[in-house]
Amino acid sequence: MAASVPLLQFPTHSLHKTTLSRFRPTTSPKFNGNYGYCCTIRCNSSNGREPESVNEGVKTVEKLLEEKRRAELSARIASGEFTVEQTGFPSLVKKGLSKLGVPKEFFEFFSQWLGDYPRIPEAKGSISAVRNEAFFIPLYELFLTYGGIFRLTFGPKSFLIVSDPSIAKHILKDNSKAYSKGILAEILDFVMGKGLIPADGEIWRVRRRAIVPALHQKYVAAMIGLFGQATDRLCKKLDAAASDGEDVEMESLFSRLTLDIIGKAVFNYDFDSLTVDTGIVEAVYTVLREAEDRSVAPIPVWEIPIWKDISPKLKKVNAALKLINDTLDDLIALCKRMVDEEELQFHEEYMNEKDPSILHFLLASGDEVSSKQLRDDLMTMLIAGHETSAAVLTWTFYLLSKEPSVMAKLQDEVDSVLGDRFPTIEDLKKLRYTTRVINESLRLYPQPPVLIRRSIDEDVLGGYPIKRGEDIFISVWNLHRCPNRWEEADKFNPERWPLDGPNPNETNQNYSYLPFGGGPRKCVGDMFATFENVVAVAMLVRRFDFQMALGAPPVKMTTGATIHTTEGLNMTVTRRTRPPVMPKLEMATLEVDSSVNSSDVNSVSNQRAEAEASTVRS
Ligand code: HEM
Repeated sequence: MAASVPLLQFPTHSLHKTTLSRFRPTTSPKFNGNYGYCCTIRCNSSNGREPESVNEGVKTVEKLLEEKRRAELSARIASGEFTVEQTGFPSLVKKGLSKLGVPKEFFEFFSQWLGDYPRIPEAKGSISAVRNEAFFIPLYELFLTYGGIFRLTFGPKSFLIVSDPSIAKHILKDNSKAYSKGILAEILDFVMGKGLIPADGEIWRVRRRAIVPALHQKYVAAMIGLFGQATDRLCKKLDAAASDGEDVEMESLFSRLTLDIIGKAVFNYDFDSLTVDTGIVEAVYTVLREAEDRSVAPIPVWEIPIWKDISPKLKKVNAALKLINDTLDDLIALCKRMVDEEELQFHEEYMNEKDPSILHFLLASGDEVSSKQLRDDLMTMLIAGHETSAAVLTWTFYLLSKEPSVMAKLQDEVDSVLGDRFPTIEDLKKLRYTTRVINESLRLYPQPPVLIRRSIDEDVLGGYPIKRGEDIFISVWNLHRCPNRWEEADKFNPERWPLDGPNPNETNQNYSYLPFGGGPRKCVGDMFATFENVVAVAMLVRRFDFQMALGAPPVKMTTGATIHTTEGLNMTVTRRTRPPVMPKLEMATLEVDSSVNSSDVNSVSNQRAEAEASTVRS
């Protein structure tokens, strides 16, 4: 198995920094020396918000730097540094005829006559060109030059880069059977085995049919209480930091928040990682870090027989995996006992109030599955639902810190809708602007930024015939930032999504926006994640103002499975003076309002229903 993806190799060193940052203390002493750039911003701030003029200044400098970087890369692309010359007799003849001024139509006729089919535009990768950058950034520049589909060659490896909505739709939905998860399945095998994300074919079909019903509407609605409780724990932590005058590293806190949520939601386990660093929490991060490292490693060293047994790092990973698997086995056994003892009848919206987890649903449904497969599925959901949501929250708060006017509007909505309560499902219907903020954050920072596929059949993409075995990256980043599709594509502008319009998704945006993928392999946790993010954002901005910390390093991107920051998201958190009342610690109960019928809430679940319909058809 050649699991390495050289293209992804550049950010490795930064990944270490990022993942290590998760083990840093989650608060850091407030910066109080060096009165640099950030300090000026803070000193001039008023009422928890930065004055427009200072913010505009920062934005202008950042924009200029970004434009300079882009211009340099574009110039290098334009110089032909990345262009692969098409060779062979037909190309030579075509070039010669072109120089003589022969019309294009003649070439096409000539090409077909020679049996020379259109060839996908080709670029070659250069490690030095993209060093220190998240790999999807240079792919964006190349997309602007080479178009919606091109081949990128790195030494012996080549990838098709897709940034065209209709080609993405073809691969993900219309002809999804002709594609597998390819490299992704190879990289994730050690941790997810045949879990739902990497699985293909019959195993995937069977497991998807078993798992999707577990995330029924009543379950997701019940999770809102859990999201509130977990976010409240984070609020307490931030409250303490605000009192002590300590800055906080929000990326690691969001990672812990979403780990705590997904542990309870998937297998009723309280990691309590916001409070303590237990062995199991460290084990989860060891495994996650390994998955990220493997996705960027130049050589699959973990496959070398002797190395496998002697490498201290791999030993640690194996020990972590064993601890997680043992814990999962215990949880499965415990849950089986609960199911055996309960008298509840299983039905479509079955849910045990004491343990509403997905695991409980699966066992109660009589799902006949091996314990290895069950563990693979649980592990898959743990990872899928943890990293993605943490990244969404991280980048949402980063974006909000740069757009005080959006933050102000958001806080106004939350103040008027939530008042002095934990969010309920009724509130979620009304938190429309908050939802638009998340929609827009997911447009600018899609998690993951690329979807990976491999062709298992011959196909035609964008008019170009492709063979079996092509590795394909669908760049959601490029689709979401395409300058021809989006007005001011790089601007964080939640207003682009009308409040009274439908919840944006891949169907109503014709595959130019696909935050949760599309087709039969669309995310099963879309509604769960949307509610989770809305609850967390609403509760946090209701109680606190967030600013970039003084002297914080510039926020740069790097990639693992999702987009991380290179050095954390260091923020200063201050208690809001408005609203004056702290929320009562009164919990939303697990009772579910079955009359959920807001267009937003419904459209999120309709998205799922649509994807499921196509799953059943496929
Ligand atoms: C904001 C948070 C989330 C985002 C942005 C997200 C995004 C995605 C995307 C883009 C895919 C499609 C991958 C592909 O086509 O290759 C996907 C698949 C998946 N997601 Fe999510 N996800 C999120 C949260 C969750 C949660 C909370 C869960 C579980 C409760 C989950 C479980 C899954 C699973 C199991 C799949 C694989 C589905 C299949 O292949 O049939 N995700 N997710």
